[in-house]
Amino acid sequence: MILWFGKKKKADKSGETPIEPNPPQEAGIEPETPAAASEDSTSTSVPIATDSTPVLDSPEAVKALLDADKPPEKKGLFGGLFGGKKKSEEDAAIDAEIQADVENYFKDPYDKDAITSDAPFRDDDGFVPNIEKEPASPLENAEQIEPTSEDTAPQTPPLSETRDDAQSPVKDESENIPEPSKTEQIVPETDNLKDTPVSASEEVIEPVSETDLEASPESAPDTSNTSAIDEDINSDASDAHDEEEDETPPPFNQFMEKTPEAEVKPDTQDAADGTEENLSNTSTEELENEPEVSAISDTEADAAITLAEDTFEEDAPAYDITENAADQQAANTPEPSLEQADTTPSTETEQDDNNPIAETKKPGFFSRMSQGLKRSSSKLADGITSVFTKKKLDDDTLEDLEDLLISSDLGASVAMRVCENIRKDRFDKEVTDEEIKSALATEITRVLKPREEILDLSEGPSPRVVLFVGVNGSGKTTTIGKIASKLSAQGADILLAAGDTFRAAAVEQLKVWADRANAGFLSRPDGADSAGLAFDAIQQAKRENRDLVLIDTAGRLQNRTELMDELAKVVRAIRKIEPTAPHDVILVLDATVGQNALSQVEAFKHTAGVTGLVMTKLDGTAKGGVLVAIADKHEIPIHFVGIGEKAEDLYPFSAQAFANALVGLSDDVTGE
Ligand SMILES: Nc1nc2c(ncn2[C@@H]2O[C@H](COP(=O)(O)OP(=O)(O)OP(=O)(O)O)[C@@H](O)[C@H]2O)c(=O)[nH]1
Repeated sequence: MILWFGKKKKADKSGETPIEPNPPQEAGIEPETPAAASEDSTSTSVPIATDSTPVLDSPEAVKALLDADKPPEKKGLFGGLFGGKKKSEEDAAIDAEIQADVENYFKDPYDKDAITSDAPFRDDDGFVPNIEKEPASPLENAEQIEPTSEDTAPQTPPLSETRDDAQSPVKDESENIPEPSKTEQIVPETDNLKDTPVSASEEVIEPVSETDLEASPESAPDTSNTSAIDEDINSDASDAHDEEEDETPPPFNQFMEKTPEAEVKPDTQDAADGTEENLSNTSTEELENEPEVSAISDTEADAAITLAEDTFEEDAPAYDITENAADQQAANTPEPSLEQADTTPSTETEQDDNNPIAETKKPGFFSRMSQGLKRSSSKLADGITSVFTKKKLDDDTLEDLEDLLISSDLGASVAMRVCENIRKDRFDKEVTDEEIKSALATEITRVLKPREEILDLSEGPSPRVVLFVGVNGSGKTTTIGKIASKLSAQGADILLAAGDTFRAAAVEQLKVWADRANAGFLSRPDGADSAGLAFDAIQQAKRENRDLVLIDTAGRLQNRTELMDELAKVVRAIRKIEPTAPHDVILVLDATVGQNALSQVEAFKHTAGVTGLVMTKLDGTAKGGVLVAIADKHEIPIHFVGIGEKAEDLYPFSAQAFANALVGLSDDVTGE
């Protein structure tokens, strides 16, 4: 059995087992060995510790380090996206052509005639086919969607906010934030943090304030620079999302509305507060007690893990995400309201014990996956049924099948290969739709299987640093919250870092998830430098002996060079304090954007060294097939899929289950 998070690894804290770092392999973010860091540091006169960790003994030292390895100046959009590699003059003309293509692409991604060169956003086959019939991704519909008054109504407020954020963020939003919440989020003065006990090995590292790691001028969000294209993209993206999302407001808004301070139990408040609010007013004595309050005791954690193991081993079906205690608990109990947020993981596990999975009417993993992927599967399954009911497999039907697969976002190359393989086996034979679905599921599984990789966060160094990146509104904050809920229930000692400093609501949102998961929480005022926050988060996690640091980042469209540069800076800042970190860079993709997800993977891979993918909102779109296209094109593990907004709606990715659900194979075919 694989637990997402095994036994607590406190013993590892003294002697960390170094793991292979996961540095970006692409241009722009060169992997930095400690030695490389040393060279850097030497050239900027920054003192070096004997273990090759730079001694960041002053704000100037930190800033000097960051400045020292800024990437070379970017030239043009393409250069910015892909890390600012210096190009020869001969390439200049090609770059200009590509840049024009990129701009054309964002005006109308399906207008292949407008694209004249091998632009980076095209698929394997050289273009994105113009076959989409239903309202497509936000970017795809940039020119077509006229927002109706209903669209503009705040049906899905977070998404609308998110899109707005991409353009102008900080000051406008700050006006909407209730004053008490804002003050709550303020990070303690670093002077006060000095009072917190630290281990001898950490003493060389002084807390660094926001200004120490302040954004370079070019990386600050420049709202004035927003191009007309971006405005179209952003506003239409919001509209398109509104069309695709469920009409009910997202749960986060619901529970945010019920968030009176009085409802938060004092002890839970304290636990979360340990890393963020009121520290400046807290005595040293209270600070010393804080880790005990916020962390789950070893006994409780071990009990939770044991219960999880016992329960799972009795009943675990092949692809059941409930292989961990958190999932069993989450699947069997309704989404907790904020009033229930202070329920500790150990209590939850006891509830789980009283309500074993075998006694519930909870549908199996496949059923839930099928339900989640219903919109994608019905498009595909209905199409197959209409093409293949008692027909011979001939050239015409194969062509129809290929069109169907392409229009279901599987990508042209996958569609061609699948049809070719089906042709080999069944050409000129009578075939039923079920046979075709089954053959299709097999082919899709073949593409997806190599990307199936459960993220076992119990491995590796402590703290393990996981950075979440993605475009606006893709589901980063929600995914972090879901993962934190599950891992906390298994005994992990987690710090959530609210690095989305552009969207105040994201900070509040993460805080609620942190409270619910009984995890630590660190945030900064609106508009603060997210690189500095990431730096402080790791420092704090080390000091507090945390197992995991999950860092949220602001959403950024992959074509916004300055925001992508800022993300690269976050990664660099993290490496300054922990050269092997971030150990995981998770790109959160919103399935509703369809083919645009491919270019997101491309851009974030180059900028932040993505190590794994999560695809969310598969429940709200017919475009789930795009995950197959991504798996075919990019050798990046797929860790989770999100098929809903609640904590239990995040599933470890299973190639077989996903393929079966996507083609709409009935339960009896899969044996469920
Ligand atoms: N239906 C559905 N909604 C989801 C899923 N994951 C996230 N959401 C919703 O998507 C919306 C945006 O999610 P967030 O987590 O705020 O997205 P984000 O990437 O952090 O947004 P930014 O910080 O603005 O970039 C919220 O309303 C979530 O509840 C999912 O798997 N299914």
